[in-house]
Amino acid sequence: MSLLTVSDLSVFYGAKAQAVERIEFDVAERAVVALLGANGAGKSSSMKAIAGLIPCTGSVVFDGEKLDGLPARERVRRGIVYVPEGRAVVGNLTVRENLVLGGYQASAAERRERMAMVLDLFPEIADRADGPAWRMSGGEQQMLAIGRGLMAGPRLLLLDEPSLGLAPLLVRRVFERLSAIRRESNLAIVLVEQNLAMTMRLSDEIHFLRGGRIVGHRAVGELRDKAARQEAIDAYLGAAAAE
Ligand SMILES: Nc1ncnc2c1ncn2[C@@H]1O[C@H](COP(=O)(O)OP(=O)(O)OP(=O)(O)O)[C@@H](O)[C@H]1O
Repeated sequence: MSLLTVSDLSVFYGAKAQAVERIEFDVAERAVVALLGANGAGKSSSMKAIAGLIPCTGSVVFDGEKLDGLPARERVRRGIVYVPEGRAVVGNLTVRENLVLGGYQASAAERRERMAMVLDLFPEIADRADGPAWRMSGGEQQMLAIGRGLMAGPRLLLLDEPSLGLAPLLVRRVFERLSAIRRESNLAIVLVEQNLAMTMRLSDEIHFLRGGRIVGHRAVGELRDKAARQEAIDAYLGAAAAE
């Protein structure tokens, strides 16, 4: 059984502005599924709709139950956690306080256990746990944002462009940590990205988005060959695709 099934999902901003048009995809337990597309393709809108942060039409089924109309905090309680793009850490709180915020629905014991797990996973932020979040580099803030998501004890992490605005070396470090999370937990992930090379390192399958629609789909194994990768880029992403 799929952990997440998205069917016929559309998002409108106002009567005429349709950001997402009838997209459909499944995420199996422990799978990493990527939504890849250029700016404005509808990636973030899709994620926010699944997280219950913006209205949508269509259906989202999680763990066998329809989520229609369920508020975002109830979806978090069930295990769907959204890590927004742009990191969005609270700069004047400490790293530890930011993490505590992520676990606000957890018991004290769960919070302690998850805090230890997150600090173990991200030594870069553990060293500075009692310092203010604004002092962290972009990559460290991204790790903190992911760590804060993990504090909620997700079964499905919705990761919105973790590479955004980061230098290539930091992108690699963030993705290494995400691969470790993948290995060490039973999390499923929906990853939004523009960067094909990094996406391939983490994902099992990729849906290509353009103009609010899914225009193509590939298992990552089908893209190992350079010619096949180029063909997908030409067909679905265009010259802007970062390799
Ligand atoms: N709050 C909003 N109000 C009106 N239109 C919006 C709003 N948010 C997004 N849009 C529009 O919806 C479309 C999809 O935007 P969305 O942010 O989902 O794309 P994206 O693929 O995540 O882009 P990016 O990679 O730049 O974040 C765009 O045309 C965008 O201008």
